[in-house]
Amino acid sequence: MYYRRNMQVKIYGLRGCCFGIANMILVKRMRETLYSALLLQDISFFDGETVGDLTSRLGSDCQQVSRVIGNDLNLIMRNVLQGTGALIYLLVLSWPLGLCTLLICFTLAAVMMVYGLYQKKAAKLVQEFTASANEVAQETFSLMRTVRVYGTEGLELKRYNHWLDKLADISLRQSAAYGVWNLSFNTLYHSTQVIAVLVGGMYILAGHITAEKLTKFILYSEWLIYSTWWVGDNVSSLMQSVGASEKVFQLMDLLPSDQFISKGMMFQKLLGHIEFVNVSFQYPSRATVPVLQRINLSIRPGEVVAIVGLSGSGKSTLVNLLLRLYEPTNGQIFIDGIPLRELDIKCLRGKIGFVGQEPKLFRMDISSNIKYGCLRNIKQEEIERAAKQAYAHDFITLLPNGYNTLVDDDLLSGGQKQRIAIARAILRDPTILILDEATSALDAESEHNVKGVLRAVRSDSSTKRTVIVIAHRLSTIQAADRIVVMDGGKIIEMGSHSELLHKDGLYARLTRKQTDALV
Ligand SMILES: Nc1ncnc2c1ncn2[C@@H]1O[C@H](COP(=O)(O)OP(=O)(O)OP(=O)(O)O)[C@@H](O)[C@H]1O
Repeated sequence: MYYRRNMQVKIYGLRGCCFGIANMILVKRMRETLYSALLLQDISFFDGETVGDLTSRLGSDCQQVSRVIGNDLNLIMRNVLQGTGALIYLLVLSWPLGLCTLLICFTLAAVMMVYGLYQKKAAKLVQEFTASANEVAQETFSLMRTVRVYGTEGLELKRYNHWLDKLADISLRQSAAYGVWNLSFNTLYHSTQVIAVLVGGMYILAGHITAEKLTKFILYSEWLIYSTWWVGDNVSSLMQSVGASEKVFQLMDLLPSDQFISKGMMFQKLLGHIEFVNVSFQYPSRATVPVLQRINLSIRPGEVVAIVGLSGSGKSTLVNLLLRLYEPTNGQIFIDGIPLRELDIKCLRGKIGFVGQEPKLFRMDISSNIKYGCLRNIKQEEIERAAKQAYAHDFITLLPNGYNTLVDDDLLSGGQKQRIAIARAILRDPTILILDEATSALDAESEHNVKGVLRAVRSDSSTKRTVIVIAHRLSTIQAADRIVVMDGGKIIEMGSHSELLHKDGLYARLTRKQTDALV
């Protein structure tokens, strides 16, 4: 007896261990698959999703799904087997009594199905509300400085509480449903016993079964009902996992962006000839608002082109299309005469250096931040040379650990981050360099940084680069060969600084405004 129980404990332990391992492998695989599916989505996908929501899917949702095999599935299997065994024995003992018990079990199963479906729906809501609460928390923490300065801690707490209240409400409903489910079980369980005693008693009096058989019957019917209850309980938590997993599986099933599927044309060398032919565009999230309209622009290899215009005129969008972050709605972009869509995107991006308006840094040391995304082997001297060209070397050497200083987005000033981003772009030795000058308060420093890079490009005749600079300070672009003026998604003027001043259009007006502001 002792030996059997000991064996049983060991087998339970082994089963628990195996399911634990399977569980761990499942969660790991799910997270890997989901993360890689998300990484390969179009940029427009991220316009419609929030960071908090996606991290919630990767975190708690994947964990929830793993309960399917770690807990529920093995218990369901065990209880189904136990219940089937008990049912066969009951039918053998007395088939009319067995059928009565089976009928009660079916009723229990029906209630269980309704309860399971409710749990599935509730679980989906719980996931959504949890994701929304996460989103609020993540937004608040990342904008903590703004929250502090504007004293909106109470407001943020209210926003967070709104989702917590919704979560509490749904949990309350789940508890009530659990109560109803338990009540149904108890009623049906006791009905079985009453039926067994009443009908069984009559059968004994009629001499169809013995008292011993009836006792066995009551014990086994209890076993069957309890197995049904356990199956029901586990199915309902399985349904919760299924509810939670729906969005996870939907995201996992997303096909990667076309850019990663189609094999584009590889090339060794790029001249840097860029051509926009009749390009129109609207963002998928605002499909009715045209952002670019019939853009025609040809940029020669080695030319420095500045794009200017009022805020919202579509300058950054033009660059987004060139970087193939979005596809034009109409028209085509050609690089060296080849349609952008036909070029291998990785190969192309390897030849483009891009510095955004407000560059973000990764939580790694400065050297790693500068060589980020560079596929070739980079020597420390190359990193330092790029940093010198970007006017970043001096402030980096003043940091506690120089190039090995661990930085993140908060440690450096906006201008310093921009200089590191410029060094990162220069290190790639790009054929096409795109600089989006900052619009914010770091204008003066940003202007100085961008001007420095333009000067370097001009003086370095060995490396021919096509440069596109989006400039807000018009003094930045005096080094440009050509100035393109945009307004309302269209190119309205084009020419050199003096030609445009002579034309007395938008450019001349903007220049006058900026000069007046300086006086
Ligand atoms: N991801 C996006 N989804 C939807 N609309 C967008 C998106 N990005 C920009 N827009 C809209 O497209 C228009 C052009 O924006 P864009 O950023 O290209 O202007 P810009 O000229 O670069 O402005 P700024 O000088 O302020 O940087 C704006 O009306 C903007 O609201």
